Amino acid sequence: MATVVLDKIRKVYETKVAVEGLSLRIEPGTMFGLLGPNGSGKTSSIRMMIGITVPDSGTVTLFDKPFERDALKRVGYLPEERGLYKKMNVMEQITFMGQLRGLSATEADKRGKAWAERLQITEALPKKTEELSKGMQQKIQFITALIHEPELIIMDEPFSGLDPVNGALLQDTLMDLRREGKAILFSTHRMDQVEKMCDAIALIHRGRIVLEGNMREIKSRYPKNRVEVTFEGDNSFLRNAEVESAEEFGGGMASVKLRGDGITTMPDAQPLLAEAVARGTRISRFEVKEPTLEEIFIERVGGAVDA
Ligand SMILES: Nc1ncnc2c1ncn2[C@@H]1O[C@H](COP(=O)(O)OP(=O)(O)OP(=O)(O)O)[C@@H](O)[C@H]1O
Repeated sequence: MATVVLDKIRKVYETKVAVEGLSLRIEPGTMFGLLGPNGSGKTSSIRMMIGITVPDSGTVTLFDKPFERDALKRVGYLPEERGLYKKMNVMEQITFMGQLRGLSATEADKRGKAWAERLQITEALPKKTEELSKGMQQKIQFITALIHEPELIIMDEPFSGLDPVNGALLQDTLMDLRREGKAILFSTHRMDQVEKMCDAIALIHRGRIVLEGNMREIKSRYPKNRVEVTFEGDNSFLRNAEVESAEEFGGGMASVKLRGDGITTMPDAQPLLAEAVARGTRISRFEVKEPTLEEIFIERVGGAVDA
């Protein structure tokens, strides 16, 4: 079973092609990262996925059936624009949203309180939304998106506006939901988060997917062309012929990019290590690494990174 299948969806706003021929597949128990620079078509794709807008062509399949409104009962959605009823008390709001999604008032109240405890915002429950910080409002909205225990969770930029502690709390919660078998898709500009959390990604640029698939498999396609080294003494080995560029940090640390595209020539870290040793440089760490997702992203979209 696939939770989501998008097949060649396209969206044009007047003359602007926002999404062009976009296809992807999300399985249950998967954390899927939708990446792309500003204006690349992430929100437009998400909106088509849940029927807010209709694709000009292509198909959306949810839970193995062509898109139908009824499927939305099984979907939890956190939109990019955060919005709660300002004057309403938080607990009432959570209960109201739970009831809209088919729960009894008692059940919605019970689940809302349990979620508030899990997200450490119990003290916010009696307050009005307008009295809360942005981060707290976001957590409340997160609860309203999850209260009906959706099988598919779609979050548009869920980490934006959260401090590191709350970001980590949200991250842990999403990882728990994934372990429970939910399919989760989130859009973001934060490569580090995607790298830590996602099983699969789609990188969108100008409305088209430029890279898609399993995270480990994507990374294995790229050569291990980075060396992180910690050393004492002579740094002239960093100018070895195998080195394309080297960046030195404090504490005798350096990050080295090796020559070799992995197709015609393979990067080789060995001559670098040999030269350091020959020059009497003391090496306490020498680690050959695969490129980061951020480097892959920059390579694919030509530096059009906005965050
Ligand atoms: N309702 C609309 N009318 C006209 N153009 C639109 C509309 N919505 C989006 N666009 C355009 O479509 C393109 C894709 O926008 P979209 O919001 O999907 O990008 P995004 O990847 O979510 O961007 P961001 O990271 O900035 O949120 C952009 O050029 C945007 O200006």
